[in-house]
Amino acid sequence: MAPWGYSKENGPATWHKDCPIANTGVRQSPIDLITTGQTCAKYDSNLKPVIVSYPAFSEATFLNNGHSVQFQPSAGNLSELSGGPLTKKYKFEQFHFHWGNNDSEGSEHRVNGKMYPAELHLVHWNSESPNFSSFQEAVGSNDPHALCVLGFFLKVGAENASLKPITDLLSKVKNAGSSVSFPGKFDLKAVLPETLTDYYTYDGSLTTPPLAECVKWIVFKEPIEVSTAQMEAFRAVDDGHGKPITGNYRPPCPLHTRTVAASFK
Ligand SMILES: NS(=O)(=O)c1ccc(S(=O)(=O)c2ccccc2)s1
Ligand SMILES: [Zn+2]
Repeated sequence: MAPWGYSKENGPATWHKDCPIANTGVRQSPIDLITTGQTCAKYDSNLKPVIVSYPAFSEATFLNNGHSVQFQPSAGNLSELSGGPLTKKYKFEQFHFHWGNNDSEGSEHRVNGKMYPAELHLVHWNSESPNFSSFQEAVGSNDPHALCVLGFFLKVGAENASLKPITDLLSKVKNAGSSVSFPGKFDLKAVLPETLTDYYTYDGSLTTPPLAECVKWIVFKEPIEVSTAQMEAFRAVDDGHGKPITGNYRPPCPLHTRTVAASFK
């Protein structure tokens, strides 16, 4: 079976062949975040602001893995996540993006059916579990909250100076499988909105194979602005078959018996 991707031949509708959980799972991601009506997100006044401690990264690899671009700090990064719906402290592992080939599609999560042009995922693993002590072990652990992924929508507007070091690097990893060591320091905190108070949260999965159902999802209401030029830079990244990655987003999955909590009214 050709490795998975987002084309007709190897895209989300085919993933069940290697990952049956794609069709049998009851907590798959992404989902459509509905804000009104029956199955809508329910306000939970107990949900606290999310707390991130992201000292600027000094050493990292920026990689085009053929289905996304990923920023991964070298070992020893001290970035941590806590608060929000979490009861434990999580360690930062990597961030990556999902995008479309026009501004009306690209995000994985949707809000009342609306897609944003892109979505940023900050991947973390539970560093206080007695069952595992590394990211790789966390992923293989079957723990329902082994990972926590923070999702931020991207929308087109002003240029995002904090993300410019990343979007300027995209042309350097145009070819799938290519990677560069990130030059200098990168301040991820500066990319995020100041206040991390308004978000949706629910139990879900990885949105790419192996689609493991081990993720506490936290998707923020407030989008991050990037310029058209910055969006275009993502659309020039190749998928390994000489074509640009034309939409590396999985369609929304059934909610089943899950509920989505909102930290805001
Ligand atoms: N889009 S997403 O945030 O849900 C996501 C998909 C894959 C990852 S992973 O690279 O952490 C990973 C985790 C386990 C196995 C392989 C990769 S994170
Ligand atoms: Zn992702």
